[in-house]
Amino acid sequence: MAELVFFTGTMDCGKSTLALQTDYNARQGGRVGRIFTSHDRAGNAVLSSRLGLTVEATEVRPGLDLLQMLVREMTAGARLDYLICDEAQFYTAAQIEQLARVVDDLGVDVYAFGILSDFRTKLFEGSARLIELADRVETLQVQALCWCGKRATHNARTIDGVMVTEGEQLVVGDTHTLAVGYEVLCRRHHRRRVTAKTAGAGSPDTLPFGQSA
Ligand SMILES: Nc1ncnc2c1ncn2[C@@H]1O[C@H](COP(=O)(O)OP(=O)(O)O)[C@@H](O)[C@H]1O
Ligand SMILES: Cc1cn([C@H]2C[C@H](O)[C@@H](COP(=O)(O)O)O2)c(=O)[nH]c1=O
Repeated sequence: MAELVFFTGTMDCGKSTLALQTDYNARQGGRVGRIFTSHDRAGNAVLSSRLGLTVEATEVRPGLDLLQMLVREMTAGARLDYLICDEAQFYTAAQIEQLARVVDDLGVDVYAFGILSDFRTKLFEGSARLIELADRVETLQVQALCWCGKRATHNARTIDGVMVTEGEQLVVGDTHTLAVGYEVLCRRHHRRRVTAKTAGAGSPDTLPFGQSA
């Protein structure tokens, strides 16, 4: 039976790497797949991992009907065993529903990868619908760590290393970058808005004993 699986975790925990590995292993096993992504940091219509690999992908724009497109292709004789869907948090709820139908009606496995929540801890539309519809939700084993050493569970947006809570939901960016960037934090430090930089600078929330906030 085909499955809809959602692999999730914070930014920088290895989701795109796993997406590439999943695709590679399936292809080595003789299966035929398609790769989709949306707003990858490396540009349009590519899936990139911080480990250095980049592959071509189909860009998922808001108006794209995934089910209709794949039905058309399969009716024309194309074989399809699985889909890799990276940055799935950016897909619309309707597109996630189409992916569920790709699984149920076309018998194609769908492996979706994405972060759950935005810099304000709110679920992305695509991720919310995936949690509601997926056969399985898998949290990645590789742990991204907060500056304090605890497991990072939240994504903070930063400007020059300082956490911000205002702005558009969608701002493509990377961790460890200056200007507008992202930093993964444990809940305690996300709630208190203590980033690596402000902890070092002695935020009002930190104790005066190094990094023990
Ligand atoms: N130079 C490196 N050496 C070893 N592993 C690295 C290196 N750079 C990145 N990584 C690994 O890649 C992971 C990020 O991979 P990526 O697939 O881009 O993450 P995600 O898609 O979840 O944002 C990091 O958690 C780390 O394990
Ligand atoms: C938290 C958050 C993230 N984003 C963007 C930033 C990156 O471009 C992607 C996540 O990519 P990754 O491969 O998981 O590192 O999402 C955003 O637009 N808004 C946010 O709130």
